[in-house]
Amino acid sequence: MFRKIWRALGPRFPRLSNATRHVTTLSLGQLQGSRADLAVLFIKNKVILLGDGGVGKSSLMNRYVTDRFDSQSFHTIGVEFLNRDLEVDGRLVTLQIWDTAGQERFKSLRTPFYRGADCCLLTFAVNDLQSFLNLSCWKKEFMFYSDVKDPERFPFVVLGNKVDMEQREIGEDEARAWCEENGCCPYFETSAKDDTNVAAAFEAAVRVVLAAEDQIGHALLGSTIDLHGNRQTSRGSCC
Ligand SMILES: Nc1nc2c(ncn2[C@@H]2O[C@H](COP(=O)(O)OP(=O)(O)OP(=O)(O)O)[C@@H](O)[C@H]2O)c(=O)[nH]1
Ligand SMILES: [Mg+2]
Repeated sequence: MFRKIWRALGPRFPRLSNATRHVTTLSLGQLQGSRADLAVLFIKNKVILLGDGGVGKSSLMNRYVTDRFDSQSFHTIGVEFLNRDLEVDGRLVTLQIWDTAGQERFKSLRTPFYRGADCCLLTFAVNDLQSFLNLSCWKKEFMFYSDVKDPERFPFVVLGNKVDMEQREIGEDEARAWCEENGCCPYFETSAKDDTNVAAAFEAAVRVVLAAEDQIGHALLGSTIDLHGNRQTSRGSCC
């Protein structure tokens, strides 16, 4: 169904981004009219959680998808993923959340899964200063292995988790300043334990992806762009 419709629209609509778009119940007849009216009813986005071991990545994913919290969770080995359907600003999205192992010894198991991500959730714990200091390293690791075409515009969201805990090692202002200096990415103070800002953080990730896709979409509709632009070849060293 989707392929047939896509072919009917012709090459003017190459895949706009990594996210797979499924136009489901529209008949071909309904798709006539301006291309800009193409109602995308069903978008699949892949987001990936990165951050030091123990900061709460798995707990955040499980809180968001199953609404459960386990105070004795085990370290993730490799990667796991869960899907959740949601509606954001009138658009139906299947959010595929990839949870990765934060421990260094599992690096080779997680890095192959960075490709194809539409957004990266950089996660630290507000009671763990080192996990905050390591954010830059996680961002570099993601860029090194994900092979994104436009690193400057790739969407990141930063999560400062465990805000339910008394003692903090990083202040909110300090965390927000890091986000400002590193691409003005959205910042959320979360707690998987008491469900603070968890849904807001994942929905923000969907919004930044949809906004980036709309930008590409408008560029495609408005003018031709070179889809075969040179890939960023400058590969810095990873941490
Ligand atoms: N107080 C509190 N504890 C949390 C929170 N989120 C996670 N934890 C606890 O922190 C520990 C580690 O949580 P995980 O979700 O396993 O951490 P992770 O980032 O997935 O760790 P790796 O899988 O090793 O990368 C567990 O004991 C959780 O119960 C939170 O928001 N508040
Ligand atoms: Mg985990």
